[in-house]
Amino acid sequence: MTQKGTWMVKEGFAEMFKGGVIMDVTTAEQAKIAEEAGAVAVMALERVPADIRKAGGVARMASISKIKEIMEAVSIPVMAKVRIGHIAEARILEALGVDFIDESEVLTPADDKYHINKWDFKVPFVCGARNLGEALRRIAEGAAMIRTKGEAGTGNVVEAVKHMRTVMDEIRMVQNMPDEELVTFAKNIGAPVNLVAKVKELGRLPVVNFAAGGVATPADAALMMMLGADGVFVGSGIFKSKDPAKMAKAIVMAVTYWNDPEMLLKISEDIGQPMEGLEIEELDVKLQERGW
Ligand SMILES: O=C(CO)[C@H](O)[C@H](O)COP(=O)(O)O
Repeated sequence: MTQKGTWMVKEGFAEMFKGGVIMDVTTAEQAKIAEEAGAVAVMALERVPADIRKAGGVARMASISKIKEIMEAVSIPVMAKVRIGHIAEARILEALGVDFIDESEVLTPADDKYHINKWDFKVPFVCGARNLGEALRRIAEGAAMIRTKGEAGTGNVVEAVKHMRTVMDEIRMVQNMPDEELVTFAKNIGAPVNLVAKVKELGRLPVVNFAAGGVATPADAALMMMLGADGVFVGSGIFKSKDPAKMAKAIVMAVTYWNDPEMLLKISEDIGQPMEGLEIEELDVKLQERGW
């Protein structure tokens, strides 16, 4: 019997992306570049985060025609973003038949208190997190995949590193915690105790955890894998670089060969000019602060 939208299917689908790169794309042409480079999925959106930053204003779910154009162009899974808490955008994307929904801080939040109850949907969701508590709250709401937030659109990997290190540190802490401390720890990080206990049992998050936000070179992508990411999301780092096709392939290779310095050297030799980066201290808006 075919089962659609069960937890096992959603979580298992996310598992299939492990060791891969998911690329933000804004056109059918970019989607084809991503597919040819070996992306495991694409994320359809109106603008990459660096351009969302520049444009300002309210960033919403991409237009349906844009998402359709991308879905028709490639055979790999297509993800698309909705605003935090925007149940209607999510219902529309589910009706459209996208493969995954990203409830993303990169778009302007629609609800200043609540995320979507993702259990209500058959389509799986990925959500951003900066620490274990945030990750487990999203999983409690039904997210089948987590990505650390980083600071999208900056080409600066420092926040992605901070968030991945924080999550991994907290997981190590939980692993070494006596059971009698779990309830108080769960209260302090604002996470359900059953999920904290699950983290202790598994020694990892109960769903896959990708890195995102600010990855701009093959070395950045390899670094995130070294820190324990299951895979990497890249947006601006590819399509704001001088040679997106080359950069896309190099980042895919780097995620595969993250533990092989000789290969990383070869991969990094001829990648063209990476995107320009931004200092975090100089940002007017920190996208990572959206979501709670
Ligand atoms: O929100 C995302 C993940 O779903 C973006 O794809 C990701 O954060 C892109 O960031 P950047 O443009 O810095 O690579």
